[in-house]
Amino acid sequence: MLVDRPVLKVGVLGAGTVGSQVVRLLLERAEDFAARSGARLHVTGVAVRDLEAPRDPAVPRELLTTDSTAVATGNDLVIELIGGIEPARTLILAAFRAGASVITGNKALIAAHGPELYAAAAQAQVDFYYEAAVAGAIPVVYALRESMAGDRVTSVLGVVNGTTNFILDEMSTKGLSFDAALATAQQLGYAEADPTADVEGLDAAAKCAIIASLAFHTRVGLDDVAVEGITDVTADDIREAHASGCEIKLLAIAQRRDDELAQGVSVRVHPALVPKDHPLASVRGAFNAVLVEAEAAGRLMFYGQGAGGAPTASAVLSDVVAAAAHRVNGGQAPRESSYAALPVLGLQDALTRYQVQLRVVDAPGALAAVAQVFASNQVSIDSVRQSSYVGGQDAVVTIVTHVAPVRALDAAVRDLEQEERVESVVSVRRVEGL
Ligand SMILES: NC(=O)C1=CN([C@@H]2O[C@H](COP(=O)(O)OP(=O)(O)OC[C@H]3O[C@@H](n4cnc5c(N)ncnc54)[C@H](O)[C@@H]3O)[C@@H](O)[C@H]2O)C=CC1
Ligand SMILES: N[C@@H](CC=O)C(=O)O
Ligand code: NA
Repeated sequence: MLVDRPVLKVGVLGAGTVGSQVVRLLLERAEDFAARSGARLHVTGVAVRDLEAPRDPAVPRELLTTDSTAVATGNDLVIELIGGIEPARTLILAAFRAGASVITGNKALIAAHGPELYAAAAQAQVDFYYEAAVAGAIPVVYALRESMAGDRVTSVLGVVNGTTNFILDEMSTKGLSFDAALATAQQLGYAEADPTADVEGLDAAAKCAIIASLAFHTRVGLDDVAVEGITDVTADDIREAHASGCEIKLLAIAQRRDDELAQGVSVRVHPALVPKDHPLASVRGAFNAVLVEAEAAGRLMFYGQGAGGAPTASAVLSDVVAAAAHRVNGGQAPRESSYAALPVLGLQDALTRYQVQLRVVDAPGALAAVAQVFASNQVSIDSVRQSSYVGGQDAVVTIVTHVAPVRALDAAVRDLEQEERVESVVSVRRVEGL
């Protein structure tokens, strides 16, 4: 027993999927945490809404309390795992004022109120850590904030929502319905309390805002992210994607543009086609993966469990050990770094590729006319495939472009709709990772 170590009081707010695993591990691995942090971590209370609600038996009944304010203000370290904006925000601010360091997994709160929380932590001279907020167990916050501090990040591309990746994977590999796959994701503890945050892309958007803020040293909030979720993705879309040699993934994309046409950062979340041989295409189930490109390092890839109680608790506890060690040895968590203050660009300035399916008149000159439309909009073509004859005089042609601004790609699609040898624009899909 490491009885000579100082004692730090730890309070936990919320004992749901993640909170219960954090408490379990804090109690089961007390000796390890004392050795690693230099302090014995004494869990004084676990705030819950309902004392009688069913929960993991590893959370001792005698630790439970409904007095969340007392837990927030009566401890050295406060772990917030309630989720949502209020009362989480008020409780965290109260914890800072009471001199506690705070660890949270609450991406929704950070994306909405990050600067306020950073300022409050700085004023109180305490730590504010949130590794669990982005990509669960994967140490991506640490990587962007600390490992990449010596480099210039140019883009981050990731699968950062376990629930939607699980749903798309179940639809793709088992032919499960959207609703059945979502219900399983909820049972497995991947989904948010309100799963519309997952399926409508808002959870990934919050993570994308945090990623961009860290990567580009710029304040990026939830409202800066262009978001589209997966509720419109159908079994037919997935079949079409397979026919093109792709999977559909919900991607979070943070790019830095520094060219003659645009300077700033663009942030977006949407489903996209990803070629099957790209590393992100093979991210299965609730796993997440994050690809970081930086000027000196080149490409880095992070992969692991992005959701679920124990994997997320692992990220929370890494922060707990760091915050506890600071209490014992001195030192502080990195503060907000927003010195670059880059402009946040709109979706029109994002760079992507389109796969466009056209029904065209099957006659000499039709393809040349289509190519001319792309050329006149400064969009270069990567590949053209005549995918099927649809009878009579028409053919379906599938065109994949090179990277271009959304503005130029959309203008090309509008012009194609007016081109007389194009009968119709059948589909327009975004492609990433070519
Ligand atoms: N479940 C996951 O895989 C991951 C979750 N997170 C984040 O971790 C946080 C917690 O998530 P989960 O554990 O999944 O949620 P959960 O819904 O399972 O647990 C939250 C618990 O907090 C309780 N609660 C709500 N208001 C309260 C209050 N005022 N006082 C005391 N307790 C209160 C609820 O009754 C519930 O038991 C959220 O911010 C979530 O976004 C982050 C990464 C992964
Ligand atoms: N609901 C989230 C949980 C982790 O952040 C997800 O599905 O990824
Ligand atoms: Na993480």
